[in-house]
Amino acid sequence: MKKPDGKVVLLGDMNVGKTSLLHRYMEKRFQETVSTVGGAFYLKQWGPYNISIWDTAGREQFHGLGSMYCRGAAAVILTYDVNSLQSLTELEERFLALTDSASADCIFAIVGNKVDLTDDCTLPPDENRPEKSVASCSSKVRKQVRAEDAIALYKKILKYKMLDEKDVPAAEKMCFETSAKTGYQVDYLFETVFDMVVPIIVRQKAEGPPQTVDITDYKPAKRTKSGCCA
Ligand SMILES: Nc1nc2c(ncn2[C@@H]2O[C@H](COP(=O)(O)OP(=O)(O)OP(=O)(O)O)[C@@H](O)[C@H]2O)c(=O)[nH]1
Ligand SMILES: [Mg+2]
Repeated sequence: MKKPDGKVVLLGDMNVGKTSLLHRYMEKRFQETVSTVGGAFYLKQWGPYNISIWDTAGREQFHGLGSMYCRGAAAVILTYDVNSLQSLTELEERFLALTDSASADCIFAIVGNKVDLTDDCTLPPDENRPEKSVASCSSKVRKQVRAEDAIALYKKILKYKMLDEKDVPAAEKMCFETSAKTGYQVDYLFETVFDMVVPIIVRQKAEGPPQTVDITDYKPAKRTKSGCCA
């Protein structure tokens, strides 16, 4: 197997669509998923570099793994569901701290997925069922999370990381809205992130071997009433 040169990690609550976004980008299709157990990765060749893209589990039981997956990450894609304000709040409350182990110059993208379910009729047609996309607009719901909410979170992340807005990409550039179902903005998201991680990969390579995931540190969470580890 090729050795990855750099790492991009998807984080976010269960059910927001992390696995679906990655499938859509890598396999160009939308298919039914099962809730992720632990984590999995794809390798993407980007120019001369191999980038590993890690899909993590949003389920609480696997929370402890998150910071291991983030170790040395060149970019973290924080994903929420545009129809769930709670999923955006969780990014700040539960997932942001996991990124402490990422590279010091890690890029952050904030992604609101499932825009196809909202009443934003400017979306391109559903490629699987083009005839349905406009007709079904009226049955769609108003977005619960506004783009400004995501931008506000991006600014909080900069504060948390003690970064100056002048030294990082603008919030408007790093907040995306996507649909893994229709493919809306999915390529744009990943390709924007890949372009931005190249200089980080170059620096990491100059400084030494990339960090790897060490799952020997992982202690599974205790079983709870609401569920158990698979
Ligand atoms: N309508 C719509 N449904 C989506 C979209 N993305 C994902 N889904 C659905 O949302 C559900 C959860 O998707 P996953 O990709 O498994 O979510 P996840 O974030 O990987 O969840 P965990 O692995 O549990 O952390 C599935 O039923 C998907 O089919 C989208 O863009 N639009
Ligand atoms: Mg998943």
